[in-house]
Amino acid sequence: MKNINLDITKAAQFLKAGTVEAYESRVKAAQEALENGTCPGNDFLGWLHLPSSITPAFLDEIQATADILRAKCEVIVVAGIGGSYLGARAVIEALGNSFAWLLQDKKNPTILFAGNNIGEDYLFELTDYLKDKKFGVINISKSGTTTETALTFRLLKKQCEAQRGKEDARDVIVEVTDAKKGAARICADKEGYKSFIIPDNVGGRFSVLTPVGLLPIACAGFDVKELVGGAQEMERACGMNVPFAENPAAQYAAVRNGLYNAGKKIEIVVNYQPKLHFFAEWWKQLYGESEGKDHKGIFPAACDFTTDLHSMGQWIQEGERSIFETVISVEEPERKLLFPHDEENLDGLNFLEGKRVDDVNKMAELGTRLAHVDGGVPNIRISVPRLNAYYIGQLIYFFEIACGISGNLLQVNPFNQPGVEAYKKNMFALLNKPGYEAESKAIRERL
Ligand SMILES: O=P(O)(O)OC[C@H]1O[C@](O)(CO)[C@@H](O)[C@@H]1O
Repeated sequence: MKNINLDITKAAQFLKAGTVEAYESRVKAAQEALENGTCPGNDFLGWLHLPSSITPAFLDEIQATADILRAKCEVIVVAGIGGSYLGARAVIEALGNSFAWLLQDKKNPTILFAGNNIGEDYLFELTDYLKDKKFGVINISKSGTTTETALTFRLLKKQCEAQRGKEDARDVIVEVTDAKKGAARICADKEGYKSFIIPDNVGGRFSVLTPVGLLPIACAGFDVKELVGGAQEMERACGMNVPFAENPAAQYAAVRNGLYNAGKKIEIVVNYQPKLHFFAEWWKQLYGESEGKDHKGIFPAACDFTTDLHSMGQWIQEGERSIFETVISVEEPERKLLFPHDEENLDGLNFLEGKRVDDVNKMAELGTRLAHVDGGVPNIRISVPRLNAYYIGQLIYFFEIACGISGNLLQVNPFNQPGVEAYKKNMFALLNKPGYEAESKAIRERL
């Protein structure tokens, strides 16, 4: 079976000859530091060999819990934010029907996401929509104290119990959280909810292959064994025994650092399939939280093409030359649709009659690639044979291991996120949270 394939030729051509190759020893050192646990953030390396450590029995347990939720719920709300949200949504949207929430699909529950914002309208409208629904909740929070998620869970737990009764609610509320600490753990133990553990040594943005991602994905009806199988294959293909020139993660990490050092400060991940929109959101957190520190790091951006060619296309073609693109290109769509004939041919498109819609999409992609490279935008291309669970699993692990290597090349700790605390501290001070008295006083003097 084919694997995802990385092509860096149209990016490396923007660098001095030999630049990528010159990273070989530094990449090797980064790989060794990850493997030996000697890099910064070495207490968060549990994701490194996670795919190969997942057992069939563990996946059966995930599936069994998902089956209960699927049988008892027409809607499942997945509450979580950041790494406790984006991976599940990325996979579910990539694999699902584009109009899933509009389909009266009796076979699969509708999956909704919440706990990822503090929008009053959003939460009001969600709880209002759920009023006459048989719904369940998967509450996902490693710390168990994240405000957005905790607020949402408070609302949903009360509503679920009110609508179903406490006993029945107990069967459809699941907590995914720390083994020992945090509000979600205490709540799960007290209420007797089914719970899954997020390992201590796996940070949120690297946690999609733990129950954080696997449970919602199984609830949505997708094959978590295939997903993990794809990740396992990439763990092998990106292993440190694979030579530098043949190792896609090593090559990707090297070329993007080469580009960064040559002044390309922004990486735009591009898709030509709208279903990959949230995959790019997941990627943005993975790379943004991992590399954006010590006043360093490539800014991770994303565009959906061809949609955004009609909005951001101008900037990409002719704006400041500080960008490069990483295109995720799906080789074969899951469905077939032909360009229809039209008697009047008012749009002049009869020359496309009988062609697959994807043939047109592929020429848009190729034309864009040539135009952007001509316009000074280095282009990395990752081709994905099909948009299925197996290849999404490959993409996930590929980007994770490349991120670990890349962060080490950048000489930052890729596994912490101290900067995220700043807004929380101010918010709690402004809200007069007990324990923040001094901060509250100080911040009010600045207003
Ligand atoms: O799972 P938790 O603890 O609710 O955290 C959610 C997200 O919040 C962050 O800690 C940042 O605030 C992310 O790193 C994490 O993915």
